[in-house]
Amino acid sequence: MSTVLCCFSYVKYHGFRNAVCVTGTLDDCACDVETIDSFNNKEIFPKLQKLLSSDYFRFYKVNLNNPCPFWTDHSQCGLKYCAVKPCTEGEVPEGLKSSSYKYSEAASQDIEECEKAEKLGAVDGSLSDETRQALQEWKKHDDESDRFCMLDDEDSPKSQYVDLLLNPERFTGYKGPEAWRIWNSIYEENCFKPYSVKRPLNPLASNSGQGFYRWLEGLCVEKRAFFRLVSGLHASINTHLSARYLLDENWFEMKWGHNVSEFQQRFDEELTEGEGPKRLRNLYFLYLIELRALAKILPYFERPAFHLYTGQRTQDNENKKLLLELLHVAKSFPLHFDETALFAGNKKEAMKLKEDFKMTFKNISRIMDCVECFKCRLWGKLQTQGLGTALKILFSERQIEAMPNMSNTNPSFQLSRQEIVSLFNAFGRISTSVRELENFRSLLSNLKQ
Ligand SMILES: Cc1cc2nc3c(=O)[nH]c(=O)nc-3n(C[C@H](O)[C@H](O)[C@H](O)COP(=O)(O)OP(=O)(O)OC[C@H]3O[C@@H](n4cnc5c(N)ncnc54)[C@H](O)[C@@H]3O)c2cc1C
Repeated sequence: MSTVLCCFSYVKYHGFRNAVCVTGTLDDCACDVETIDSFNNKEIFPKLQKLLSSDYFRFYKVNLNNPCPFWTDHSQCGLKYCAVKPCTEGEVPEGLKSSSYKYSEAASQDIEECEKAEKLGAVDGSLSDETRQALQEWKKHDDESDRFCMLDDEDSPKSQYVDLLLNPERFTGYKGPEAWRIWNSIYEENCFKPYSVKRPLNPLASNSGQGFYRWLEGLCVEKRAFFRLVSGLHASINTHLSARYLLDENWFEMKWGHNVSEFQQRFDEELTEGEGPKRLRNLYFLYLIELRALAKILPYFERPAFHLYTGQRTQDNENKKLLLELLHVAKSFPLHFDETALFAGNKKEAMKLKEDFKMTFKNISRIMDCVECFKCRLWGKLQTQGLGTALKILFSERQIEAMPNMSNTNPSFQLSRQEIVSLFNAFGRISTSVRELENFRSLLSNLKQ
């Protein structure tokens, strides 16, 4: 188990009735929640927000019209807050529309390139022989198909550009059995849960949610990690909807802001019978995984041939500078998650696990097509793709590390614009959640006084 994964088991949460306070006294390792909070809120968050407001990152191409592949009794969310306004032709910068990557070699990031992953090579010398061998086996498999590539939306004629700044993730009113069915289906079918353990569809029906998570205790570290990522995403979405809640509405304006009691209902230790703090721990876990991926991907973006192409050269150069600054900050974080601890066991088992992991992840991204609320679907798809891209990066360490030494301009590791946009925006969501936890902490402490 990695240090960080382990250390979060020892985070002390002080969940008192009027507060959901995440403080980080970490008993047996060097990291603590305060370090992450301070690092994120001061160093990462402001830079990331600036970057995400640029044209390159604000336009996301997505197909919101895919039919749900899992069930047919499918209604559409009638709430007006669920609607997504796609961009008109004139609103999308010229450079993004056609040959999107004109002065970028990220141009070669089509499906073909994506599926042709890279040939094997040496692995990080710090790994054990066993791990090194296992990694080599996975790389061979990766050559055949990189399952984290999810480019279908990018190529679909039904896809449309959406301006993410105009469609912020916030409270939509999407809830009840339809929302539960999505979450349930993700946890029930896709988190390596034994079939003998049942998750209640209606979480209010009984307190049978208690004990549901016990099956996790019997799982290996990888499968627990997978569950934690999903749960972290769930926690992040629910933090956002509590932070940008519709507080009031009249004929001329809508007032959005923090809804403290909504937040407490979801995360207070007592109100959630101990589950809330675990969910917040999972959010931090997700943060660390995505942060680690950003630190690793630096060589890819540092190549002179890479541009954040929108057709506005000066702006594009400035954005690249900002992006590199951000990645250097991400790299400087002293307590990174050690992803080599994942899949480091028996070679055969490790290969199988990684495949299961990827398959399960892909399945979750398809479940997003069943989300009836379009705005929730938009952000659900983006964040799933962003997390998938982060995992793709973590599993491609060798190819990325080899990049600065490669003289050719067509590296075997590729990211599509779509993957890049989703990676940074997904991390932007988690980073904002961590920032919002501080806001809620201070609102709650004001309430106490
Ligand atoms: C993909 C997706 C995107 C969404 N996006 C939005 C959005 O943008 N805006 C919006 O207003 N609503 C959104 N929703 C709905 C929102 O997530 C909740 O489902 C809804 O607010 C109802 O909340 P709830 O309290 O009934 O519990 P839910 O959040 O629906 O959770 C169901 C049950 O799962 C368990 N649970 C809750 N959190 C966690 C966790 N972190 N880890 C593990 N288990 C957990 C609890 O037992 C809970 O009762 C989205 C839903 C989905 C599926």
